[in-house]
Amino acid sequence: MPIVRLSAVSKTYPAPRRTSRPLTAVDNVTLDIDAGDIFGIIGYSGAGKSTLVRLINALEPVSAGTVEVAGTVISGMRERELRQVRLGIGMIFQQFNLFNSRTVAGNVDYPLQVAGVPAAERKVRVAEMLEFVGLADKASSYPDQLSGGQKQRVGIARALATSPRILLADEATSALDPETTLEVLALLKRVNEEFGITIVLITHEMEVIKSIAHRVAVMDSGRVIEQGTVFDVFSNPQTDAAKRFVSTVVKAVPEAHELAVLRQRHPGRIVTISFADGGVSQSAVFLGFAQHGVTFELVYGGVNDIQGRTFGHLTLALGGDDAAIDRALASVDSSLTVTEVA
Ligand SMILES: Nc1ncnc2c1ncn2[C@@H]1O[C@H](COP(=O)(O)OP(=O)(O)OP(=O)(O)O)[C@@H](O)[C@H]1O
Repeated sequence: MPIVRLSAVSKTYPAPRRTSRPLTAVDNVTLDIDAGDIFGIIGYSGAGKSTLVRLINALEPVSAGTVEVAGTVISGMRERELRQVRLGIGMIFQQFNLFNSRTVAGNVDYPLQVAGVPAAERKVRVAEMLEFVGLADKASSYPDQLSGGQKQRVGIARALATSPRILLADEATSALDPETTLEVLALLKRVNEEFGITIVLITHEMEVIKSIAHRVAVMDSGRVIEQGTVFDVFSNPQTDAAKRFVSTVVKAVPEAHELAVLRQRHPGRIVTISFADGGVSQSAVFLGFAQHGVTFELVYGGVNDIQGRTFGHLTLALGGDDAAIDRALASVDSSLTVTEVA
């Protein structure tokens, strides 16, 4: 059951000057986000990701289409009703957006105050949330006394204080170093698993999607050009943009310049064999090569683990006479993709 459903949603901003054209930041997007998922939205700068997020929490009205949250159509709702909807949606940001004049506890308390929660209840909830994010000892500190990772953990505690069902994370790890990024991603995973909160993860980093998302949508020029499970998109990307993103974290087929280097070292035939989870094993392929008297050396590629499922692209330099190599390649199970790369 989708907790967020976008049907043919578009957002067009008016032309900034009389001479220029209106800008369609989100273009006819149809997307279902299932309750309990970590749903990644990836795209280059300007692809429309942040605009899409602002449409999900109704910070901006859509130009066309409908947005449904938890079964209720929110596009077209009045401001008063929207305030209620927004209480069920938490948000964290790249620059954390904490109040510097408030303590850590004061920051987490803020949305509870706005929601009119009684003081005694708020105190318990703030302590609970700070405990959850591992910052109980920083309750009286101020944001500028914290590291980036700690600030984001405060952001997460604040976003979760009112027990939302959805957490929108807009480039939440983009300002953090790689190690802190992993810590914050691990915390988001706990948020999803322990509280069952649906997370919409906006990012331009495929590594972020790879580490915690279940499903992913690829955005380009305002449109969703590809979507699916993280395993499917990573192991078999369809569009050029998705292929480019995947290539940042998966070593697949060597690029032309890499191939030129390989060629110098290995003048013989070179093939890439792609393996998918649950299919034919590598050892079956290598045994077949040996039986045909073909030698092989692994020269490029690797095996990837995504959510406990593996796939890989192995590029091999083959040795032996041509006819034997032809026979060996013909013997490879037809479920595997074999590409002669040179
Ligand atoms: N309020 C606005 N008024 C006019 N144009 C806007 C507005 N907000 C966004 N845009 C334009 O819409 C397009 C999509 O922007 P958006 O911020 O959604 O992309 P993004 O994928 O989130 O990129 P980034 O990661 O750089 O924020 C851009 O061309 C941007 O200039």
